Amino acid sequence: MNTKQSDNLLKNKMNRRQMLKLTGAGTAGVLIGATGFGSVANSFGYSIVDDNMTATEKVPFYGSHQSGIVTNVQKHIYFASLNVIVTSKEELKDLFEMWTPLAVRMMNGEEIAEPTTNSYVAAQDTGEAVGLSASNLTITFGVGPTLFEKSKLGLGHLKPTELEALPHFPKDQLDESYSSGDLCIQACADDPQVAFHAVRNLIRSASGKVILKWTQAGFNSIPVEKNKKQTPRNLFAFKDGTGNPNVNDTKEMNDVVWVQSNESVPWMTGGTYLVARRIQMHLETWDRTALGEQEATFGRHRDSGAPIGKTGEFEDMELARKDSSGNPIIPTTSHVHLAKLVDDRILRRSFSYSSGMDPKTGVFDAGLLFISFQKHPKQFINIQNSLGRIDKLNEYITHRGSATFACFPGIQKGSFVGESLFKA
Ligand SMILES: C=CC1=C(C)c2cc3[nH]c(cc4nc(cc5[nH]c(cc1n2)c(C)c5CCC(=O)O)C(CCC(=O)O)=C4C)c(C)c3C=C
Ligand SMILES: [Fe+2]
Repeated sequence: MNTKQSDNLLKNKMNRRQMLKLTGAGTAGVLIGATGFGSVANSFGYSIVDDNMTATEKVPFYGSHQSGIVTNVQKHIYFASLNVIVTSKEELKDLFEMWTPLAVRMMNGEEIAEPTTNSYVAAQDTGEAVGLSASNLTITFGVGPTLFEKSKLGLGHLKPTELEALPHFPKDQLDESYSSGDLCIQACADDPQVAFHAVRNLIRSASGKVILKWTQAGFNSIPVEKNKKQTPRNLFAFKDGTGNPNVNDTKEMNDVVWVQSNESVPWMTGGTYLVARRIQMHLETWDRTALGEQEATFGRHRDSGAPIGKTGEFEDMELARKDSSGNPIIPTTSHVHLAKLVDDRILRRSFSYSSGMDPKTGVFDAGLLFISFQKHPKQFINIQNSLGRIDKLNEYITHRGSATFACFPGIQKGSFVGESLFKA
């Protein structure tokens, strides 16, 4: 369902029959609220729930910044982009207030409500995470540019100027079914069912208030050597994340990721901008490519992840190095060379995806759910423009989806997700 359809839906106050017709017709969006479980939300009374730091594999919910950004990357993601169908700022605020204790409970490894003993009513929690640990679940919330265009919400004056749909890039082949959205929920966990359960229960509890725009599941396999997590490999078998800034270095994170006061609208201080790109990777073409050409594409060796001509993954790249004939050792059109040409930096937190096949061509629909965090979307834009038409990697990838979201600052106990926006 696109924005126009969901706006029409609001105007016409769609009835249940129309809902079923829409969802049954295979449209991209799926209407939430046809289940009649609206009571899930009402029974919480928006109670304050604390982090249970004694829970196993638990990431704190409360803090100066939201979780799932500088948190060590987990093995799985379930990413959801939503459109809102609420018609007032108050209703939207209520939604985030209601979501807050649910998110804390799930990040504690708990059900969203005490289990029911009444066999005549539907359980409040959908139940598929019962018995599983918190699995390092993180839930990150953001708002997209289209949210501020909904005049009934009255948020237009609070929109950060930098929160815009990304510009068109030369090789983009974007599909609206994997693009944009009013809100995003990024759930990451070391168990795929825990990540899915989190999004499912947040959506279900928001009955009649939001509709799904697009979703994407993804995965990372993280090798462990001598108790130390190694850089995961993408579906082209290259280590992906080596050149990232150090998430444990507060200064670096303040420089690259976290919006500082006076750098954006006040409600974004301590927040960050999320860029999501659904990038198909043409595995069949890649697998026919010689190893040397693959390495020249990235500017790094495949197995070690080291810069070409070096042996250690984290050795300095030294773009100016030349061979005995005076040619650059790192090809000037290689992905990493071009990414490093600009001064801008971003924090990449991507996941591979494999979503069946393209029925038209019979090839895998697989690739990278590229996610980056930066204090201003221009950091991503400048790097993408540097990659431009000349990145050797272009031959093997196609950008199919694009979205940008402003992720709220962290939540303090007693407060709720997005409070800075709703109280601005
Ligand atoms: C505009 C930003 C970027 C997009 C889009 C992007 C897509 C993309 N990247 C890989 C694989 C690798 N990327 C690597 C490094 C790297 N990539 C970007 C940016 C984008 N990549 C940056 C900023 C960097 C780091 C540059 C540096 O300073 O060192 C690497 C090398 C290892 C690493 O550093 O992670 C790989 C491999 C794919 C497959 C892809 C699209 C599908
Ligand atoms: Fe890259």
